Amino acid sequence: MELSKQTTHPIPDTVFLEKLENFFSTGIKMDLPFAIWRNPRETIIHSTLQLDQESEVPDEIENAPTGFMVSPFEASERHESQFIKSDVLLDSDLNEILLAPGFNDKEGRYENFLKQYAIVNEDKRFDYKDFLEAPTPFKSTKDSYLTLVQKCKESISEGYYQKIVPSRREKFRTEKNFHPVKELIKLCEAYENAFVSLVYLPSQGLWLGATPELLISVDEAYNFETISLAGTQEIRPGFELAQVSWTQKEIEEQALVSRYIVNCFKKIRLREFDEYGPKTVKAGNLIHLKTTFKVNMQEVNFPQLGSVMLDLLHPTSAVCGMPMIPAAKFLQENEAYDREYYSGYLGPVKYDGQTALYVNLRCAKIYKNDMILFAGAGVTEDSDPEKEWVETEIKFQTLLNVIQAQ
Ligand SMILES: C=C(O[C@@H]1C=C(C(=O)O)C=C[C@H]1O)C(=O)O
Repeated sequence: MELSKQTTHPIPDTVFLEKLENFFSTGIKMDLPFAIWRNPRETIIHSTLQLDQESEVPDEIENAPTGFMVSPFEASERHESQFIKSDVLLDSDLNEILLAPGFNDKEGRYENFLKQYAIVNEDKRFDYKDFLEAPTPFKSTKDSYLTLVQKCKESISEGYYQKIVPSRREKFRTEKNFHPVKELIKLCEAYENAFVSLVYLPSQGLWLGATPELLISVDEAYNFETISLAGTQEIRPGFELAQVSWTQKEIEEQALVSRYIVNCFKKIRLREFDEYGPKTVKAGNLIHLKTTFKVNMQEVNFPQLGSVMLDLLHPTSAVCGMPMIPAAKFLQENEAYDREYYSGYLGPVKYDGQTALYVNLRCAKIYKNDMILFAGAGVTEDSDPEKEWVETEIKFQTLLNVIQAQ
């Protein structure tokens, strides 16, 4: 008997894709929080939806129910951390919509969801765009970014900071046949090492992304993991991973992020961690330097390590700067726009005993006929503003190379 050929990331079947699109449309129509995601190096597409709009953010991820966490770069009244409780589930493995075990549907919310799901399914004219807004106009020029990078450099050379990560955003028109779920599937196919997600939060909009950066993960066997990721080069034709070389500036920039993580371990007097790297890793159209840190939480008798490190790490010097508090203040005063959920973190909590939160990079906020992309670059004393600008451009390409946009 001939065995069917195994692919590393098979395309989900059309029946599932129809269900997923319908799940998405129902969530948008009912204005309920939901998330659709694919873990790095896995094939299953997961989705989860909460049947009401109340977000109860757990104090500690260890005590959280199953759900999906979304946090902004900086918590404020306008953008808070949100927890999407897993009331309704759909994944490409089981291929059917399920109500979470133990959910009591006495108010008929699930029944109503299924009713709306059936209506949307029949409605050939349903268009998610009818439920999204147009973005508020804004100006972002190359010159203003170059000036910002220059200001970062000056403040660094005055000795206040070692590193700052200024970012910017840019608006792109989405093409007529752009559909968030189809774009998500394309990103899954293109980037098997990325955490790919599509998240909708009522009043905070729709976010699509393919991030290479893990913030923290904790698995069933009490293994904790975090990474330091920095230094960026574009992959060019004929590129070979083994031949890559890094400049002193990039090596130091990434070492700063690693030092930041080690300092967080020191603060909690944790000495037993394993460190692997730095090594060069591929992230879509880019390569970065990455060091992995691992801790066995049972061996060090630290069951809350996940939530403790989450509090200490975010925002890391990969997306904010060093020292963290002054760098965050610098960005607040000089970046001149609201990052919202870009460079915050997001990911599944307690799914099959596993929590994995990723830094929300290489992401876009999706509007009616546009999307806004976000990207930043690590600036040190030796940065060249023009090169940092180019770096943000090529970071936009991670999504643009795959997504239909003009
Ligand atoms: C800030 C971003 O990326 C971060 C900054 C990097 C850098 O400065 O080289 C590399 C990877 C990420 O940690 C982004 O993608 O927007």
